Amino acid sequence: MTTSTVRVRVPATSANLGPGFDALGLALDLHDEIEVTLDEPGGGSGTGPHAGVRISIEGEGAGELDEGEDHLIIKAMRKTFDRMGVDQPRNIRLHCVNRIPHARGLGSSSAAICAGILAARALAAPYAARAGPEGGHGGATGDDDATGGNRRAPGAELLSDDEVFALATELEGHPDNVAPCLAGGLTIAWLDQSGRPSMVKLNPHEGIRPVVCVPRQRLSTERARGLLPRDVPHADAAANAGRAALLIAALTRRPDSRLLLAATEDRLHQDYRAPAMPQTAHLVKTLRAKGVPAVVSGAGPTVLAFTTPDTQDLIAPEVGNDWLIQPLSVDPVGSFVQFPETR
Ligand SMILES: Nc1ncnc2c1ncn2[C@@H]1O[C@H](COP(=O)(O)OP(=O)(O)O)[C@@H](O)[C@H]1O
Ligand SMILES: N[C@@H](CCOP(=O)(O)O)C(=O)O
Repeated sequence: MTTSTVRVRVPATSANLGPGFDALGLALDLHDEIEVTLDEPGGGSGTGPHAGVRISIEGEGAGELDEGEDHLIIKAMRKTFDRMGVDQPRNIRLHCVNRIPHARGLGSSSAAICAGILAARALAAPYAARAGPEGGHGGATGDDDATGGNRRAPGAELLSDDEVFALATELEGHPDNVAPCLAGGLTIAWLDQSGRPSMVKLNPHEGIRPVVCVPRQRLSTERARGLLPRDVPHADAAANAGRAALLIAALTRRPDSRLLLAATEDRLHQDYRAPAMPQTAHLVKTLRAKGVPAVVSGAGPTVLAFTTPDTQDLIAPEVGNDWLIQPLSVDPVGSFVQFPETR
């Protein structure tokens, strides 16, 4: 029996950031960790029917999530082995430590998908490649740096970083969580005419202090996307384009509350989704009236606020017991892959 193990750490992400629907995203210092072990009888690569998947889960989703082939990480791994053209492993052991809340607008599904893809890619890498540079994604590495700066993560010869990004976007359905999850920091993601994603990574100003207010209530992204209209007024689209551009300036150069308040205005998604999360809509409105730049995180129902020293203390009095207030720093690194046996 040969055994190989990989560990992957993936961050929570907040997408949209107000006006940047399906484009902007921020990686947060809150992580899921997985450990995946492949046991191959006789050391073969293993073909034929999947002999077994064994899953253990700590934290969010324990006792709730599927513990077989329908687990999202296993599905992402299977898809990745197929995409790389390598045999499916026979025995997969997956241990998950889940800290990102599910269906709250903090990118848990994107994190699970990225973790599965990166684990599968790393496990398919030749053994000799495993002592190479750490880090799950060699994509964007600094300000104004588009994807493609491959620093040859293990398995990159089988599936490049750009292909990892494309596959994760295909599975997730939109690129704005996947980009910061892979690359860290603040990302702008977009799709070309054929649906292929690209990103630019930026480093937010160190004065930016994200705080998330997470409610008990869940709302699936699929349901929240179903509430959006097919068409929007031209004036609303124009307003969002200007605000999204301003937001990049505010988050990277001038993180003062007045500018951030204007820069986080949205007309494309938050109001349409409000009926599915009235408490979220109310909290966003109340915080903004007090001068705190607050938005719906991703598809909701979490609220994201960009605080500065003058607004930090304004949040707690407005938030009832049903919410968890979490100040989080920005994760500048993104996904991270490690082989315990090469340590
Ligand atoms: N770590 C995980 N392991 C397995 N499935 C997960 C994991 N994280 C998320 N999921 C799946 O994704 C769903 C949440 O996805 P989604 O509605 O897009 O919300 P969000 O990504 O904003 O948390 C969960 O209900 C679960 O089915
Ligand atoms: N742009 C997407 C973002 C969804 O983020 P999630 O964290 O809620 O999955 C959308 O608004 O639908």
